[in-house]
Amino acid sequence: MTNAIEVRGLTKRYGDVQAVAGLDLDIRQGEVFAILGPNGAGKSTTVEILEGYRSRDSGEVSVLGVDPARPTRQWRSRVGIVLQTANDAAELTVRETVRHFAGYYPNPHDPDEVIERVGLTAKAGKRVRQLSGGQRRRVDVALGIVGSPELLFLDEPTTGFDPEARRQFWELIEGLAHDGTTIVLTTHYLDEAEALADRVAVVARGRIVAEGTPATLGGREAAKARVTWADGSVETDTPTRTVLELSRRFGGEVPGLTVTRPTLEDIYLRLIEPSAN
Ligand SMILES: Nc1ncnc2c1ncn2[C@@H]1O[C@H](COP(=O)(O)OP(=O)(O)OP(=O)(O)O)[C@@H](O)[C@H]1O
Repeated sequence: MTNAIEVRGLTKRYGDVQAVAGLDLDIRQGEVFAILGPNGAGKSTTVEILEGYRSRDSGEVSVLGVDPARPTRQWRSRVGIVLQTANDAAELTVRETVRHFAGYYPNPHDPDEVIERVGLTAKAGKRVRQLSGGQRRRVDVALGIVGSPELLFLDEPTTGFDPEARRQFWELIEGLAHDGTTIVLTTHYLDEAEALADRVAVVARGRIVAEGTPATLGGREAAKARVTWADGSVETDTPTRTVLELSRRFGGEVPGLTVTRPTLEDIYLRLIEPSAN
């Protein structure tokens, strides 16, 4: 399978701060890839370099076969971007804004379909200025997808969304992924990464410290299970055996029984501990 993105040995320094410190990354065509990591880890810097909006100090970068340090107009039209901060043409209506942006692209989607897809049909005639924060964010997403990009970058896309809007947004992303769009998203929501991503990478101190599917990241699938009951708790590789023993001891139902494995968040927090790598 072809890679949509290939990065080797990427570095970027701002004065004393080594924001990106030798980062390698492969993102396959058609996959949803989530980049996780604490504040200041180097995620936005990396993504902005991939988008062609920030220069790098060293390393090899290929995005849809092009070096983003030398972007062409044609390449730009294949890449959709949803930035962290909204670029508001606040006096225009939602429909005018989306139509306006559609005009920049050679093969845009129908603006009204895009507005429908982001759930703003009822607000299409409203000025962007009059929308709530979460609704404006949906306008940003609409502008990111109106050019029918092959590759879509989403930087913390659901910050400020209410739970229902997040679920709707997830469905939108699943639909785009289903249509074959490669999607790269940064997020601080581990449940979002788990719901959407085929693979995730954890960035800490400018490097990737772990990479894998949400189910297997950091050895998650092999991690011990915790069996807890009314008056006890153990960590074990063989939770079924533990439950059978408990059942025998209690003569049937085990009071207060739960069996849990580490969540993606548990694994993530372990991975970003300074002592972990
Ligand atoms: N334009 C800049 N000038 C100087 N330092 C910068 C600049 N942009 C980022 N940095 C620094 O580089 C480091 C990485 O920042 P970056 O924004 O890439 O992190 P991030 O992982 O995206 O964080 P967040 O989760 O908070 O968005 C930080 O220490 C930040 O302060």
